[in-house]
Amino acid sequence: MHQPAQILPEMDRSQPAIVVENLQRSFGSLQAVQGVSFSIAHGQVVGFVGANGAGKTTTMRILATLDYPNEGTVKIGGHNVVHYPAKVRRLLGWMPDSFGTYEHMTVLEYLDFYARALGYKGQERLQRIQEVMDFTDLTPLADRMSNKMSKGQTQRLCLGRALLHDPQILIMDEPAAGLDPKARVELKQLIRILAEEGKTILISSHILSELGEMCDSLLFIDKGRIVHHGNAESMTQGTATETTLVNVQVVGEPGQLVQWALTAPMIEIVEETKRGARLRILSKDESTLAGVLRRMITDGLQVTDYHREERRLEDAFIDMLGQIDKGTFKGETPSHVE
Ligand SMILES: Nc1ncnc2c1ncn2[C@@H]1O[C@H](COP(=O)(O)OP(=O)(O)OP(=O)(O)O)[C@@H](O)[C@H]1O
Repeated sequence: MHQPAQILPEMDRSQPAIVVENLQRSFGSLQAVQGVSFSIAHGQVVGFVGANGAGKTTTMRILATLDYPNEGTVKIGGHNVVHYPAKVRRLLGWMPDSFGTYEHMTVLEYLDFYARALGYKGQERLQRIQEVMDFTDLTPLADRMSNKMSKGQTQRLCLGRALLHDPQILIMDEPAAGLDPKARVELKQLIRILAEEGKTILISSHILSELGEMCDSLLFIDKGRIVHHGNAESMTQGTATETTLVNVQVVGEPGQLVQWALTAPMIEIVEETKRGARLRILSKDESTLAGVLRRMITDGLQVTDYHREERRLEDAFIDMLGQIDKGTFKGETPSHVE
């Protein structure tokens, strides 16, 4: 991709794309980030996962040079974010979780404004804007007022803005939040293409199953600390227990099944569903599983479906937090992922 000389990124490829060491950030007495360390190799797509208030946005804002740490260092492309913020900004595309659009500005004018701010001039600027609009499928909306678009279109504009200077590293804070399923798929496809181009991407989300598909590894943060960094398999294996998840459907009200499960031995209710419940049976033994089904039927439940489920990433995450609290978590927490 052709770029003006003044914004050519300088990147030290002998170091990982992102290195975070002992990052700490407090707001008054609240320790939002408490000694976070991780590194991300070039070309990796890493999901950043954690509950509300876990410290994701605070960490990402420091990476994006928008806030300062109290302690610790962050290097992006080999450059310290506190000492060399201008260099870091040239290497980095930042997509915040909330996106302010301007009134009375079309999509084209909006991108043109940022392209000028980045130093693009003349024909080169027009060409770069066109490339970004084509990539994000915004060309048909070039003349649309930027504050009169759907959430999905707005997110694509926000991504387009972040991509104007063709950054090698992208940091995306909850880009899929509030998108309908179609817009989510479209955004996912764009992220996949960027990943194929070799960009390094750190992306936060609550939708764990989607992140699992899209990311090379997942970085889990809880109460300002990294609790796990690994791929989706290592996560589900690390929290594996001697239990089986079964999805049960019954005729009529699921309440009857839930009442039954509350008093049944060796069974925990994971969640109630529209036609039944997801249950955790505290055994992996096949005859025990068959025995549970037999008991349901002899106790009068009209079971229409009873099947084992793969452990979902969400369940593994919740189990992991419980195991960490009890000090029984067996998974590894590698900080560097190739
Ligand atoms: N500027 C601020 N002043 C005071 N407290 C803050 C500030 N920014 C964040 N916090 C607090 O720091 C903690 C971490 O917030 P952060 O936004 O990083 O979490 P998060 O993981 O991104 O959560 P969410 O998924 O809800 O966006 C929260 O308790 C939050 O209330």
